Amino acid sequence: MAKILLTGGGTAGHVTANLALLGELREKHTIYYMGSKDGIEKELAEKAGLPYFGISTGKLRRYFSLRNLTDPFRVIGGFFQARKQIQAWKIDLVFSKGGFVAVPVIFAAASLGIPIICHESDFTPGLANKLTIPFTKKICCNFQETVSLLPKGKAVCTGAPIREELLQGSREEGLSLCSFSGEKPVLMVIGGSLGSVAINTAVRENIESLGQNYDIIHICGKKNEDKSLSDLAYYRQFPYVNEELADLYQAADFVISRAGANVIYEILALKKPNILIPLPKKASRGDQILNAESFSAQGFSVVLPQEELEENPAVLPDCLEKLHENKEKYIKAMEASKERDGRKNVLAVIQSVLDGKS
Ligand SMILES: CC(=O)N[C@H]1[C@@H](OP(=O)(O)OP(=O)(O)OC[C@H]2O[C@@H](n3ccc(=O)[nH]c3=O)[C@H](O)[C@@H]2O)O[C@H](CO)[C@@H](O)[C@@H]1O
Repeated sequence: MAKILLTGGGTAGHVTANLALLGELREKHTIYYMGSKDGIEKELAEKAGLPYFGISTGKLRRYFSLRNLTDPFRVIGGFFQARKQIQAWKIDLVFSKGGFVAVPVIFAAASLGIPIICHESDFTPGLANKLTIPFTKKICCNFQETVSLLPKGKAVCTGAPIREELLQGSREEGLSLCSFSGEKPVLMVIGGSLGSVAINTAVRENIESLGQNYDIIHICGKKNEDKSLSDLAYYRQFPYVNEELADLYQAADFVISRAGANVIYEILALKKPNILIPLPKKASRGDQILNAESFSAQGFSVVLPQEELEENPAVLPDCLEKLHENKEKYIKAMEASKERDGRKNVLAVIQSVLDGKS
C-alpha cells in the first residue's frame, strides 16, 4: 500500500480527471489531495472525502495585474508548505493533473526525490506541465499527437480518465430533474466548468427559436443564471452540477460545449452529436482550438468559432439544425473511434512507477 498525493486545480477540468481514478486507487492505496487554499479543487476533493491540504499558490495570468508581482512569492511560500506536508504525510508518489496550483507541489516533491507522474489532457502541453516535465517520470496524454511534442520515453498516450459514474446516468432521471417530457429532443449546453458568458449570451439571444425545437439544459456557470428566463418550460439553468451531470448527459440528444479537454472526451464516450465552441486565443493559449480541431478532423464534432457567434448569434440555431440533420454521421464516427480506457491506462502507469518499472 502506497501513499499517493493527487494535485491539480484552478478549474474543475484539472480535478475531475484525478477523481476519476479514485475508486480503484483507494482500493489499494492511501490517497491525499493538495491544492490551493480556496480553489474548486478543495471543494471537490473534500466532497470526495479526501484529506486535503491547501497551500499558497499563484495564478498564470495573460494580462497585467499587480498580483503578477506578488504571486512568485506566494508560489515560493507554497513550495515550503507543500514540502513540509509531503514529508508529514510520507508520500510515495505524486500524480498531477496540471494547472498552476500543481507547480509548487511538484517542485516540492522533486526536491524530496519523490516520483511524479503528470497528466496532460490538452492537445498541446500547458505551461504548468511544461515547467514540471523535467521532474516527472511519466506524462500521460489524452491525445496521441501530444506524445510527439513531449520528451521521448516519458510521454504515453493513455486517453482521458473519465469518472465511471458519468457513463451510468439515467435519461428518465435527467428529464425528470428538468421536468421535461422527453417528447422534444434535448439540447444540453455546457460552457466549461466556469460557464461561458459568450455561449450563455448566444443561447439566450436565440432562446425562442431554440425552444421551438428543443428542450434545453443549460449549465451556465456559477452566478451566471438569468432569473428572467426561469419561467420558460423548455429551459432549465444550472450554475454547476455534481452527481446530476450523469443523468443530464443521458437526457441530452445534442450538446453544445466549450472544448475543454475533459468535457470533450466525456461527450465522445457518450456519443453525443456536438458543437464545440472553443475558448478563443484572446482568452487562452489556444489549447481548446486545437482540441476542437482534432475532434472535428476525426469527424466527432462541428466547430463553431466564438468570433463567428459574436458577429452573428443566429449562426447557432443554423449550425444546430445542420448537426441535427447529419447526426447519424457524427454518431457513426464516434462509435468507430478507437477508444482508450483512460482510467485503466493511467492506473497502469501509476502502478508501473510504484513498482519501479518506469
Ligand atoms: C478556462 C480554462 O482554463 N479552461 C481549461 C480547463 O477547462 P475546464 O476546467 O472547463 O475543463 P474541462 O472542460 O476539460 O472539464 C470540465 C470538467 O468539469 C465537469 N463539470 C463541468 C460543469 C459542471 O457543472 N459539472 C462538472 O462536473 C465536466 O464534466 C468536466 O469533467 O481545463 C481544460 C483541461 O486542461 C482545458 O482544456 C481548458 O482550456
